[in-house]
Amino acid sequence: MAPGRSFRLPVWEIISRCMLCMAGLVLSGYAFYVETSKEADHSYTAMCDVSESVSCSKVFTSRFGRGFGLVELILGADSPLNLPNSLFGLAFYIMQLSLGVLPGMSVSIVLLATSVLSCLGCVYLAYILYFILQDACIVCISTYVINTLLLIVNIKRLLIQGTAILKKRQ
Ligand SMILES: C/C(=C\C[C@@]12O[C@]1(C)C(=O)c1ccccc1C2=O)CCC[C@H](C)CCC[C@H](C)CCCC(C)C
Repeated sequence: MAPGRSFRLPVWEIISRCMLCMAGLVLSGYAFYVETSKEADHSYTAMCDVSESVSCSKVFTSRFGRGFGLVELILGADSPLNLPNSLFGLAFYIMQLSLGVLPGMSVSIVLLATSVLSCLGCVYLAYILYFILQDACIVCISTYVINTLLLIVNIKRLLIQGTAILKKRQ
């Protein structure tokens, strides 16, 4: 048997990954829509703009809304990499979804590594949201929950694969 093909993916893993990534894609897509609408028309009010302190468009159009506020510092505001955070989110969920259906140990490692990275990104964004912008962005908080659940799925996947390899060796 080819090494990558020796383990079938559990159904619960495929289903939960699909649901989490779909939800992530919808939220990131919506965040991108709100940001571009708000930038084109400042009087635009999004569905997630509930009040002064519960506003998502305020967060998306803040200086932390593009390139995590970091690209600007390193490469400058006009860098082509200074994209809305939501586009990094879209790329991340597309990658988790398309790689996630492939079996294999190296795939599991890449999935877990990028998932850990995304959770570090979420801790950073949550810090900015709570302490600097002092805003309750519902869309943002939902993506933190999704990324945490996705991390659990990716940890479980690697653990299952590891024990399967050990059993085979016996
Ligand atoms: C929509 C989203 C998060 C919401 C939000 O980012 C938004 C929209 C934002 O503008 C913002 C502003 C200020 C404070 C908080 C926020 C956010 O909360 C998704 C992130 C997901 C995650 C943090 C992506 C991390 C990607 C990794 C770096 C891995 C990259 C790998 C791929 C590119 C292949």
